[in-house]
Amino acid sequence: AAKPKLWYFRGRGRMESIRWLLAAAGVEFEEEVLETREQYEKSQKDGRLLFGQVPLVEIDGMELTQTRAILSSLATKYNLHGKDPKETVRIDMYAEGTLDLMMMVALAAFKPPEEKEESLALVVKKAKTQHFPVFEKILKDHGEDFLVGNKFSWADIQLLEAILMVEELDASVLSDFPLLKEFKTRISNIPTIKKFLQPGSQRKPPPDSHYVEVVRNVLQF
Ligand SMILES: CCCCC[C@H]1O[C@@H](O)C[C@@H]1SC[C@H](NC(=O)CC[C@H](N)C(=O)O)C(=O)NCC(=O)O
Repeated sequence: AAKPKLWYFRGRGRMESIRWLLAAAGVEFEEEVLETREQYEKSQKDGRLLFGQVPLVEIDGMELTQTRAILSSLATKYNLHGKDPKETVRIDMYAEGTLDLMMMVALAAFKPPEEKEESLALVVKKAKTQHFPVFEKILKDHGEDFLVGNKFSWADIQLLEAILMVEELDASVLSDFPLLKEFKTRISNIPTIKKFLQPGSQRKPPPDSHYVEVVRNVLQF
């Protein structure tokens, strides 16, 4: 079968969690880089973007948009969702919690310097006081290697991505969370993730001013 094709800017944004999920599932994917207004307008004219938005993922002959719908569908397709509806809703809840944090980081890139600093400081504060204590308690109460059931799932991938993203802002953010530290090591050593964390993988760097400029230019906002 053809490899999934991802259509997005050369940056993390809303696509990075999709890259993580596919990589963790050991699924090779191609990327079409969106960098000009013309490309974007053509995709609009061609009716490829349901609501005129990216991320776009071409897979199994479908053109999928809406990040959460894509993530949920891929998690199911690659057996990274729960074994039953009760596990699946837990996985969705945990994943959504990490997306709340990561979207704050993504959008902060578009703010003026002082506001951006303030937003990123708030992300670290929320991670330390709101999100990470929850995940630490889940790991403690659950007593397994993974967040849900005793199987690796989409929720574990999202949490690792979020931990690494917040550590980029404050390297000591896990100092009060010993179980999250162990979790980070354990999940980072899963072979497919270990490979994705190596230089040269399709993982994208933190947003920089060039990336912000391209997004603003393409989307004209
Ligand atoms: C670091 C960069 C991440 C932030 C930038 C992204 O967040 C958005 O602010 C812009 C981009 S993503 C690009 C943006 N996509 C979305 O907003 C998708 C939202 C949708 N609900 C989803 O979850 O996929 C876009 O195509 N907008 C065109 C426009 O709505 O007419």
